[in-house]
Amino acid sequence: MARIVIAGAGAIGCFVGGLLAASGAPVSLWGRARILDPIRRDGLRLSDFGGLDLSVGEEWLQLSEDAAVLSDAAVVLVCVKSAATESIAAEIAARAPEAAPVISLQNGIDNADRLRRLLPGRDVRAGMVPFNVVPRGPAHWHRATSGDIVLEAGPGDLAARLSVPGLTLRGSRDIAAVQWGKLLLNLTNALNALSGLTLRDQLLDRDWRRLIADQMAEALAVLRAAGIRVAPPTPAPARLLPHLLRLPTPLFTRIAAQMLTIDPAARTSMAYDLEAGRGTEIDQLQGAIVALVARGGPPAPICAAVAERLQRAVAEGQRRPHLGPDQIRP
Ligand SMILES: NC(=O)C1=CN([C@@H]2O[C@H](COP(=O)(O)OP(=O)(O)OC[C@H]3O[C@@H](n4cnc5c(N)ncnc54)[C@H](OP(=O)(O)O)[C@@H]3O)[C@@H](O)[C@H]2O)C=CC1
Ligand SMILES: CC(C)(CO)C(=O)C(=O)O
Repeated sequence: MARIVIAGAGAIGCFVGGLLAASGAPVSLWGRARILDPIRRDGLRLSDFGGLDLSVGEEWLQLSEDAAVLSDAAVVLVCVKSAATESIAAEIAARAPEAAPVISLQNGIDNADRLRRLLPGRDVRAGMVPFNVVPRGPAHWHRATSGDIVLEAGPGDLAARLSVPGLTLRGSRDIAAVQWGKLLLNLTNALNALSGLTLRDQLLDRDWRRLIADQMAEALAVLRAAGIRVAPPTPAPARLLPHLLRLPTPLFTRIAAQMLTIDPAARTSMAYDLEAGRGTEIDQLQGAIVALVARGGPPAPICAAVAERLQRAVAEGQRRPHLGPDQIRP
């Protein structure tokens, strides 16, 4: 039977795939045994900070460590970290039906283009996942913030077909602006990883917010100079975000309440990668801004310093560095 295949069952893949399966869609989770075995044993549990608590029994999911599951794909959702994009594309090229759309649910700007290059003639779309998903237990994934997934517009109504209770996708004709807007928020991922703090505690600290804001303002100047439009998944427009972040904490907590609608334990995906000793997506995030600077943009010393500090933490095996903002700011 034609299936939705999750290529890379981790935080995003298990959560999105689990919600699709819970709605009755045929879903295959293709991933590692360390992720799939606990699901085989306990079933998949999904929860969120809004009160969702759902068990998806193994009978609702096909679980496989084998890329052969791609041969039944009606749609492929690419949910691996950016470093694995090429190897996943090679498996899709070899095994998935040509008619199956391939959707990147990855952070960063260039994953869909990298997939497109290796999958010529296929319907490849960029997607943007605004929410954060964290592990709560071996087979338990928890959505810690909210928002709808945005999908690059194209033939057929893929966004509507993939929207199910608890998961809404909407189409966009300017996915590049949406992705750059998400990248603006994702610049915080490295600061969160280096701080060792939860996102909420970090956002409640004005010194951290000043560094987050200064880095964001720097990136916005680089993007403006490059003529790149930015549409972040926030109620406030991009140009106001640094100003909001710099407000004194009592005012910030009142005016930017939505930014704090976040599970108290949430940390960014890069914090989990650093802690687990996995590769990070720093080259796709701060690296994208630094690359624009190299092509003649205005300077971005904070983005460069954050990238350098994160790479040092990786090289030195510092998994939860607990740095303060002054130890990072250039
Ligand atoms: N987590 C989050 O809250 C958010 C993440 N994102 C983005 O979504 C994307 C996915 O992130 P996330 O879900 O956190 O990533 P995870 O690392 O949790 O999940 C990806 C999984 O895919 C596995 N994988 C990689 N290559 C293969 C392969 N060839 N065959 C089978 N499995 C494979 C990985 O295993 P291994 O580690 O062994 O390679 C890992 O278990 C990233 O681009 C991220 O930035 C976007 C919004 C929020
Ligand atoms: C936390 C969030 C949603 C934004 O920085 C994210 O994209 C991640 O954890 O990678």
